[in-house]
Amino acid sequence: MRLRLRAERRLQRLGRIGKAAANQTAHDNERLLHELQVHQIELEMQNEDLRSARAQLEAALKRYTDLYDFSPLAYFTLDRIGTILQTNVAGARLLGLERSHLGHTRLGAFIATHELPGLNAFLGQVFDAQPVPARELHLAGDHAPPRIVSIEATLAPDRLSCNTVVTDITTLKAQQQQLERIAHYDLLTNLPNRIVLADRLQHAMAQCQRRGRSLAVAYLDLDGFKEVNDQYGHKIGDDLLVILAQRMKAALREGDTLARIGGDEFVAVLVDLEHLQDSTPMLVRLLQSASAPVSLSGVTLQVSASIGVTLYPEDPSNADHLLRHADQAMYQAKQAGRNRYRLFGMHESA
Ligand SMILES: Nc1nc2c(ncn2[C@@H]2O[C@H](COP(=O)(O)OP(=O)(O)OP(=O)(O)O)[C@@H](O)[C@H]2O)c(=O)[nH]1
Repeated sequence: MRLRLRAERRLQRLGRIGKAAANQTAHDNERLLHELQVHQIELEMQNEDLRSARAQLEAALKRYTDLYDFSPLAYFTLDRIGTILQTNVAGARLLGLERSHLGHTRLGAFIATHELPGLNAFLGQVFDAQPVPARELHLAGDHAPPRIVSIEATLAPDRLSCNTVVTDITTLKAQQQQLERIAHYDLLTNLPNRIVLADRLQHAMAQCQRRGRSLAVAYLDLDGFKEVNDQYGHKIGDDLLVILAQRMKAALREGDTLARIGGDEFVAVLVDLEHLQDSTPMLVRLLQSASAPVSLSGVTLQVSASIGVTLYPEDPSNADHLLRHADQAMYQAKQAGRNRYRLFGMHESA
């Protein structure tokens, strides 16, 4: 009805209605003509409205298409078996191909082989309309460098395809690993830090109980290290720490742990010992590797180490107390003249 009123108004404006309205007694044909004119204008206006609605729709579609292609996230429309029905620019770029070359390729062709069952299971859940958490996948196509991605998907209303967002998390993963490393490893020597030591020690103690074996906690502090810093500078001191750390680690067996817990302080956990004497070769090798001369920047440096040792479960303490007892024994080794080891609660030394 509103359209009719608008059409009549427009006809009035065109001046055609004036004549029809003025002649109240005009012939039916004239009224019919008038009706026809109004209908024609109605139609024209409907067409205009349609054209305008269509233009708005096209503009909206263009906006969404632009956003779709502008997005840094990769979008894929997939069918149940992972065929790529549609993707945006970022999606094609992620796979290292032009969009026109992707026609009906399967996403699985770009996934590490061992993860294909995982991708299929993921799609199965999506198409069964089950809630599916984001899944991590490794991209390993021939056309792009390997990436780690996170994939999320929702089933399209027609249930024949799913809309998938694939986020490249390679950099994030590398940063996480780096943070993980910083949190658990000493940056200078690459040895485990105090946190990892505590974890490994707990684990090793539990294993001792299960296997009826012993372990040794060896607390090691370098002798005369400050003098190296004072005489040759901090950088040379750093280099010496790195070399000694490598040597001392090499003096242990696989399965033993060497951690750096402070400036020139280290702790070794020697596992799977049947007798106290089983730890002797490793302790002697630790002393030897700490005291062997090191050539650095044209100078020969030599320090040594004092080690305090306690044995678990012979020393039936918790992890903290084992470390404290080994530290006390190390202090006794220093007092006794350095470059030696001392057992906690005993007077044996090498
Ligand atoms: N180059 C370097 N030096 C460090 C680092 N961390 C701590 N230090 C230094 O290491 C030294 C450790 O002190 P001490 O253990 O008392 O030195 P020391 O000469 O070995 O003394 P004793 O143990 O009594 O023989 C200090 O001079 C610290 O400044 C590091 O990361 N790099």
